[in-house]
Order: sequence, then C-alpha cells, then structure tokens
Amino acid sequence: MIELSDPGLLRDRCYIDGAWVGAEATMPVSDPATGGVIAQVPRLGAAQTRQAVEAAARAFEDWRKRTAKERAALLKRWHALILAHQEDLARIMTAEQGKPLAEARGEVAYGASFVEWFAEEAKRVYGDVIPEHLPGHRIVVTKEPVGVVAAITPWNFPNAMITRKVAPALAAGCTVVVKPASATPLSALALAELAHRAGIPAGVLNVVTGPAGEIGGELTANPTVRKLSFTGSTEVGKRLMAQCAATVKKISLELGGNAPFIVFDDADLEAAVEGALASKYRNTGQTCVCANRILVQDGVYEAFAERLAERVRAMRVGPGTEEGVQQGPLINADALAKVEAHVADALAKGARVLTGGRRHALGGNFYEPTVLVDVTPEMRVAREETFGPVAPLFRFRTEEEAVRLANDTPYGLAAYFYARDVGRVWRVARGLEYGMVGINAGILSNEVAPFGGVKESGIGREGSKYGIEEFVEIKYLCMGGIDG
Ligand SMILES: NC(=O)C1=CN([C@@H]2O[C@H](COP(=O)(O)OP(=O)(O)OC[C@H]3O[C@@H](n4cnc5c(N)ncnc54)[C@H](O)[C@@H]3O)[C@@H](O)[C@H]2O)C=CC1
Ligand SMILES: O=C(O)[C@H](O)CS(=O)(=O)O
Repeated sequence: MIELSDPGLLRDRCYIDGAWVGAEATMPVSDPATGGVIAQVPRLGAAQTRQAVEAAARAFEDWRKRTAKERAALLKRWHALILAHQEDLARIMTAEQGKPLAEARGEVAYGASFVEWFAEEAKRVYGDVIPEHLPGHRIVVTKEPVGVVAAITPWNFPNAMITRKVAPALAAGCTVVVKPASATPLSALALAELAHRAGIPAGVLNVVTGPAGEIGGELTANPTVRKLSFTGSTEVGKRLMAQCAATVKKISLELGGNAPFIVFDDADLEAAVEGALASKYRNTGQTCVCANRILVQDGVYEAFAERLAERVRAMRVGPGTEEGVQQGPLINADALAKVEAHVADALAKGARVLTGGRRHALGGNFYEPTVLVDVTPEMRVAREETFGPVAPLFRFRTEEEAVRLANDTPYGLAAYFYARDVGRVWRVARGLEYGMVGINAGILSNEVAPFGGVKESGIGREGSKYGIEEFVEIKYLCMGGIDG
C-alpha cells in the first residue's frame, strides 16, 4: 500500500476525454523492490486508443484557438499542483519504479520544471515578416500547432518524460495521447489527475494503458495523429519510425545511448570521481545519459580506479522508501539478467572486479554497485548499453585514441570528459560525435538546454527554446495585389 496524503492521486483507470475509463481486463503494476503487485490498470486496446485520438482531435479545435496566455495560465496551474503534491508523486514513483525517494522527489521537481518552462515559452512562438520578393507582395511566416500528438514514454523517468513531451505540446496548442511504460503507468495517471484539477480541458491530455504493440500500432497508423514523440530504446524507436512513415508523421526520438566518460591526465581527479558517481549511478545506472564506458588516461588510471571503487563500495543499497538509500533495485528481472550477462562477459574476457560484480544480498532485483577494470573494446559493455550500476574502466594513452574510442559506437546521445587544458577542451568537444557533451560536469539534464542525440540516439530536441519547435509547423503566407 502506498502511503499518500492525497489518495485521490492513485488512479487505476485511464484518462480519456476528461473521464476515468476502466476495463474488465487489467495489467498488474509491481514494486521492483519487493515484486509485489501494487495496482492494476486497464488493459485498453486499439478501439479505446482510437477513442482517445478522436477526443484529442475534438479538443484540438478549441485548444489551438486559446491564446498562448490562456494556455500558459493553465500550465502554470498544473505546475503549481505538481509541486504542491511533490511528496505523493515521489512516493507513487518510488513504488512503481524503485528509485530512492530523494531521487524521486528530484525527478518530480525536474518534471515540473518543464511545465513551468513551456508555460513561459508558449508566449514566444514567434513568426517572421520577410522583405517581399516582388512589388505589391507581403511575405509572412507563422507557426501553427502540429495537431494531435502521440507520446510514448519509458519507465526510467515516469514523471519527467511525460511532462518533457506534454508541456511543450500543450504550450504550442497541440493535444496529446500518452502511452506510458507498462511498468510505470501510475505516475502518468497521477499527472493526468492534476491536469484535470488544473482545469486543462477534456480531451487535451489523454492517458491510455495496455499492450504497447497494439496501442502503438493504432497511434502510429491513425492519420489523425500528426506527431509522434518517443523516448525509449533505439530498437523500438526504429520500429515506430517505420510505422509512422505510412502517414508521414512528424517525429521526435530520444533513444538509447553509450556515453563515454573520459578522464584525461590533466583532470581534477576528485571532480572526475564525483562526476563519474553522479553520471554512472543516477537512477541505479538506468538513464540513457549514464556514463556507459569510462575511459581513463594511463597516467591516472590506477589512482582514479581506486578512488572511484572506494566511493562505490560505500554506497547504500536498498528499497527506495528507506531514507538514505542511494541505489534502488533494477526495474525487473530482465534488467538484472542483462547486467549480470555484461559483467560475466567482461570477466570472461579478462576484466577484473574492483568492487561489486554480483547480485546484492537483498536478492530480488538488487545488484551491487560495481567497478570493473582492465576492460577492453571487445567486451559487450563497450558496445551495448548496460543500463545498470556497472562502471567499466578502459585505459587509453593519447587524446586522439580517446576520441576515436569514444566515437566508436552507433550511438551519439551524451558524452563527458574531464580536462583542464583549454586547447584540449576545445579540441575534444569538437571531436566528439554526440548531441550533448558534459565538460567537467557529470549531469547535463535540465529544462533550459536542448536534450537529444545524433546518429542512432535519436532525432530532435526536448526542453530549451528548441523543444517547442517539435510541436509546431511553419506556414508561409504569400500575399499579392497589395498595392492595388
Ligand atoms: N534516450 C532516452 O531518453 C531513453 C532510452 N531508453 C532506452 O530504452 C531501454 C529500456 O527502456 P524501456 O522503457 O524498456 O524501452 P522500450 O523501448 O522497451 O520502451 C519504451 C516505451 O515504448 C513502449 N513500447 C515498447 N515496444 C513498443 C511497440 N512495439 N510499439 C509501441 N510502443 C512500444 C514501451 O511500452 C514504453 O512505453 C534502454 O535500452 C534505454 O537505453 C530508455 C529510457 C530513456
Ligand atoms: O530517459 C532518460 O534517461 C532521460 O532522458 C535522462 S534525463 O533527461 O533524466 O537525464
């Protein structure tokens, strides 16, 4: 049972056209720390998804005509309600996703920051007036909401990945159908409850739960849906991108990563250790921007490895509801199996464990935070996203070798490096093929900067002044006969 000050936030029905919709068929929601079932949510299918799309289409006609100021005011009320219920939203998140309460509270504030940011950006969707190309003409460029948006989101940030899509969409004048991850629907439904309380009109925001393939199939095929915004694995992103081709939808994809974290010999080593801890072990290593490969220059390899292992060894592992816990469980048994397979493969090919390297004594989905050394590019941890609390340390000699190793992946989401030589900083920043680069910084996620990747890590950007552009279309007006 989740202890809430406001039990009304725990919704076990879907939110369609301003109403709470149940179904005979349901799907369980489990607590990753205990494996126990904490709720059942409706198992809706294509028919109900179509109803949600139709509701969003009806609502779009009025919502797009609201002034930006009106939409901003409603988003600000939603923002205030999210913050007012931060503790309950955090408890719901920890119950379904497992992250420590402190991190969950942080994610709610992070998620709310997107609502606040795009409430402000709503009023700055500017167009252009262009000097005419012919006498008696006028050229005007306007930006209009793209229409009905489908948002499909992952389990690792069950609150912020919803608001990072819904807030700019609503700010731009679009309406949205959200399909949250089946593992973590409760956070999305709680956000819908608060949007309802904020007075966001029926049909503007809809949340459907059920089999991903069936719901996604409807969302990607339905011609009324004009935009898909997806966050999740590259594999699923490619599939959805292909499914959207038939109706030429506008798409944004935030996909997988394989972030290099490079420590040069001129780095501030203590700062680099702090940055590696923050980047690698945030959300128990389950973020797409986590350091996935740690590349350390020869001269500082042993010192960095020992210091990092010492700090990791001291981390407290446990259920996210226990205050002071720093590492929660992995989301499920499959995630645990992937982490174990990566570690076993590395050890079989010559890596060594400095700390961790096995399931935690708590059992279940808990794994010991781990540091591996003597890791080489032939190992799976070099090529695949581990998505768990494992720091594999690679050794390199030269700056050129570090950049080449870092870029040797189909992914291009986030990269990090620690150095103090100004020439090196500019050379390496330019040489890295990534959408985001942390320089002497291990955390780069916020609402003001453009979040997104290149190569097989995605298309488009979220957050920042760029994020709202994903939800508008440019219309160009060419007016003749002006001078009579
Ligand atoms: N770039 C990013 O921000 C993120 C990337 N990921 C990547 O995703 C993986 C694990 O996260 P998951 O949530 O399990 O990813 P996933 O790609 O399996 O699921 C993401 C969302 O897509 C839905 N989905 C899955 N198959 C679908 C289909 N055929 N049609 C429509 N929807 C479908 C899921 O229900 C979920 O809502 C990791 O590899 C990680 O790298 C995860 C979270 C964020
Ligand atoms: O899904 C994720 O991993 C998030 O995009 C990472 S972050 O924005 O919360 O850093």
